[in-house]
Amino acid sequence: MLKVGITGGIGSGKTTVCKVFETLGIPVFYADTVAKELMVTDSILIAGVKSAFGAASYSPNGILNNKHIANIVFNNKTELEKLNSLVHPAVFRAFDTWEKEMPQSVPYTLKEAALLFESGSYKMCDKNILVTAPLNLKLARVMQRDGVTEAQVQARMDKQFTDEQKAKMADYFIDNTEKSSVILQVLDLHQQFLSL
Ligand SMILES: CC(C)(COP(=O)(O)OP(=O)(O)OC[C@H]1O[C@@H](n2cnc3c(N)ncnc32)[C@H](O)[C@@H]1O)[C@@H](O)C(=O)NCCC(=O)NCCS
Ligand SMILES: Nc1ncnc2c1ncn2[C@@H]1O[C@H](COP(=O)(O)OP(=O)(O)OP(=O)(O)O)[C@@H](O)[C@H]1O
Repeated sequence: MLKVGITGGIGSGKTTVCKVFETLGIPVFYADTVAKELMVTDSILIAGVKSAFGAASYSPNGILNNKHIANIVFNNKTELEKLNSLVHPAVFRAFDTWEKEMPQSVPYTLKEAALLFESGSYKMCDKNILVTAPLNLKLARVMQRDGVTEAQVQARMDKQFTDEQKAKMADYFIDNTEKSSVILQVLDLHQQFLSL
């Protein structure tokens, strides 16, 4: 079955775009959501995170201390690589299992991941889409959505490939400046994937 990867910088709107594909009946694997679930359910991962970032990484009842980990990893490249090397293999395994369970009637699947290119997981997809939006719009969207400062969003952007780097690895592009034009772009790609 055709596997399509979809990514975009923080605030580009990749999740929003995926919701449009879902309305067309396309199953979407949300890698970032699965990663978050695994962070609190996968015992090997939990042990690795505690050992790398300290017992303060979880509350006594097992809730992830996002702020603690974000403070460490988004301010230190080595620490971020450590986190990624713990999380990514677990997410790859979860995607494989999910994909294998898809019924034959599904025409193609989407894998949405913030770090599709950075993690190398785009190589496991047949085609890859990059969602783009102007920088100022991305900053404003995330500041509004998460109630964070511009500097905090910028710190995460700096840890991701630039759109220019990602564009070299992408097969298709969706410009998510306006919602109305996104729907038409998704319909167009959907038709193309059905005929591949
Ligand atoms: C580091 C953590 C605790 C920060 O939590 P927080 O609630 O502050 O952020 P959240 O998870 O909502 O992420 C928001 C956005 O930040 C960016 N981001 C998150 N993790 C990363 C990363 N490892 N590298 C670069 N950017 C990242 C993405 O654009 C993401 O969509 C959290 O992201 C986490 O548990 N990360 C491990 C799983 C993971 O790597 N997920 C992302 C890639 S699969
Ligand atoms: N075309 C659009 N018009 C208006 N608002 C939008 C549009 N696209 C996305 N948004 C809003 O911008 C915010 C970021 O979008 P979304 O969560 O889809 O981005 P993302 O790329 O998945 O971000 P992240 O990397 O942080 O997970 C959301 O609050 C969303 O509702």
